[in-house]
Amino acid sequence: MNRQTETSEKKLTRRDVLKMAGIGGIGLLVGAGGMKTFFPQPTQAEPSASAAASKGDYIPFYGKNQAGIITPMQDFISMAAFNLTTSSLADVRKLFQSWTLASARMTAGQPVDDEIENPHLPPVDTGESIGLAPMKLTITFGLGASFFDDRFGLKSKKPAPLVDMPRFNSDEINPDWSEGDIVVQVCADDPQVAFHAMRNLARIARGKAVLHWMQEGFQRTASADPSGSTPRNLLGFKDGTNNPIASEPKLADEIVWANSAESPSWMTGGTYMAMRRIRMRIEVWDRSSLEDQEATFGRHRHSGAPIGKSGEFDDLELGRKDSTGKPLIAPNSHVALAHMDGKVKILRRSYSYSNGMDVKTGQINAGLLFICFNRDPRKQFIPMQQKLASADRLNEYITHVGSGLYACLPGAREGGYIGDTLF
Ligand SMILES: C=CC1=C(C)c2cc3[nH]c(cc4nc(cc5[nH]c(cc1n2)c(C)c5CCC(=O)O)C(CCC(=O)O)=C4C)c(C)c3C=C
Ligand SMILES: [Fe+2]
Repeated sequence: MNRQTETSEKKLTRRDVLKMAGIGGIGLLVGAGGMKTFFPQPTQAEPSASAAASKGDYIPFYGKNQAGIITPMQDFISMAAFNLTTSSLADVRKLFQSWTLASARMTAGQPVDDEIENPHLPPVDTGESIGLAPMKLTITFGLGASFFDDRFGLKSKKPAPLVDMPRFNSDEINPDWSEGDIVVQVCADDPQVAFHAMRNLARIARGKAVLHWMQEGFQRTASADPSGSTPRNLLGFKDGTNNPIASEPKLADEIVWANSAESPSWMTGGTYMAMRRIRMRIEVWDRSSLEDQEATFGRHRHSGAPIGKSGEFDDLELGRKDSTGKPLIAPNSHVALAHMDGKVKILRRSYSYSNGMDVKTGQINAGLLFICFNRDPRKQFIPMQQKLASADRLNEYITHVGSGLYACLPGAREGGYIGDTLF
């Protein structure tokens, strides 16, 4: 792709522009003249040679909806929240323009911007993904409730479903791992590709936003399970069996995508993400019997089938009783409560995490980075979590330690940028 650009005065190459700015990195360039002065309108970045060699590995960045929501789950996640350090809406706009361009390039397997190869300047791209395929990289942006405070004059634009997350029973939420003005979810089939994307987005944000929290996560890789069976969480159970099939547009409309009935028009094509960092008491779990573990979830560990059944995808049938009249699936089991009479649904997209050892206790510091998407958390995630927090048998083994609710922006069209329906 020829990425030479032109101003009204004279022809400038990208390299000239970078030299004039004195340092590499898109984010550092947009300050004075604004991005449109120097840069061509963003277009879909072309996949790199390595991407072309592995066609299926490339997920386009531009589209009606952001990728990374109904996209089949990749193997790794790097997730972070940023707090804005600027109070200028123009700066926020520039940040999202720069992030959009960089994301379109990185998801196509390209460096964050063209390299300048000046030995006296830092490289434009941090380099750790040079030569790597795109690995189905997706980058998804959302806005927290604090984005709509007094700073940017957008208070009246706050969507009604973007409420403050309530406090739930036995929450032990650490504010250092919660909320944030902006959330960025990076997913990829390679951990280094995911890390590289997040790192470069943080670099671009310098001067406008700072990292507030960051968490990496994983599931089993596709090469460990070529059959693509339901992945298991760190408690050893298949997790995701009864997730809605997001590729069915009618279901996605009902469950995921913001609807004009409750959301403003600028959210059309967007959704709401609930995030919970849930620490697992792994050592306690590992000492509990198989019978107790299965009763906790209401499913068999090996097959993933509902208790008393043999097929993973068999109907739950919560009314079934044993010969003594006792429900086969305990009413306080995780699935019995989360099922919500089959009427309330969310799209789960969670990853396991491990943060090594807790130095205070010597225990493994691991759990679930719970992520779900829903069209109105007031009617979906929040009542569900209220029910789980009050009675779930699983609560003996888990603690919610981080939390966030975010409005995930609609996708950007080529030539536009993420957030352009709002600011
Ligand atoms: C508020 C929403 C939910 C939270 C928080 C949550 C935490 C959590 N879940 C598991 C493991 C499993 N969850 C399963 C099913 C399931 N979970 C939720 C919601 C939340 N889970 C729903 C809506 C469902 C589906 C219910 C149904 O209708 O059947 C299962 C069973 C298999 C499956 O369907 O995915 C497991 C296992 C953990 C470990 C956890 C917190 C650490
Ligand atoms: Fe669950």
